[in-house]
Amino acid sequence: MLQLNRLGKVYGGSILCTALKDIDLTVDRGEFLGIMGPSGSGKTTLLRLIAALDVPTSGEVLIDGRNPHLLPRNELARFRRRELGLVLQDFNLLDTMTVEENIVMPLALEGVQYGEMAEKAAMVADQLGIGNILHKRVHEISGGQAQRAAIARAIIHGPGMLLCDEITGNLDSKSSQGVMEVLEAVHQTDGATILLVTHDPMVASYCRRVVFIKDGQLYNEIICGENRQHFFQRIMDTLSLMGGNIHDRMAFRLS
Ligand SMILES: Nc1ncnc2c1ncn2[C@@H]1O[C@H](COP(=O)(O)OP(=O)(O)OP(=O)(O)O)[C@@H](O)[C@H]1O
Repeated sequence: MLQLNRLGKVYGGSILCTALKDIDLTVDRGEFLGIMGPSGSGKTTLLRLIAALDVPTSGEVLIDGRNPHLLPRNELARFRRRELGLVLQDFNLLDTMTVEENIVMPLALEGVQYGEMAEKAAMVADQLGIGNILHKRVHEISGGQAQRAAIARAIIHGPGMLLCDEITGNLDSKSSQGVMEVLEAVHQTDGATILLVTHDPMVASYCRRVVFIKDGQLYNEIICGENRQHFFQRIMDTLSLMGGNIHDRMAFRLS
């Protein structure tokens, strides 16, 4: 279980910026949670604090009762490697390595044998439709392919929690849907907890619950009922009530 208690982040610098304020949120193990909000509302900051890539200025993050920010450096690295799958906006793939070498990285760090790594890489790449580019170097592939490679790397080791920041931002509608179907399968088969930041209501409609952040604070949350079409409509309604510049990068589609 993930628990955020009065979590806050103020960025320093010449002008202080309050990115998050008093966030209280509980996410059950195995939940599929969407996080939405206007640009600059604090969504990426929230994911970075949960992944302990940045430190909060107030409050705490508890993952299964443990605060990752209090772990010694080596334990934190191990915790990230084993328990977390991260897909951040910049993908963070190593350019001079092949797609396959990038994808198997979490397994290589755990000392998994080459044969097993190659087998798992082929399986996960097939799921994401990038089986044919495994031997290309990252600088030779498209943005959408890089996005899928980053997702493959994040899920290959079966993490307990998957944190995704705008993972469909570079994909067309059909590919976005394909990626969401893969995430749904990971959610159902591995029981992973998934937190997914998105501007796209179609993408968010795959989640079981969506929380909305505005100006660094929780604004609202809605839970999916039986019907995804209806959920999509409620997401749209909440976004239009929130206002802001949420419509900038949003695609009005659901199939
Ligand atoms: N390293 C930083 N230093 C100073 N301010 C920052 C830093 N990172 C983010 N901010 C500010 O914190 C606020 C929240 O940023 P954040 O990136 O979390 O928003 P977001 O909701 O993810 O935005 P977007 O949807 O555009 O990605 C913004 O006002 C941003 O300018």
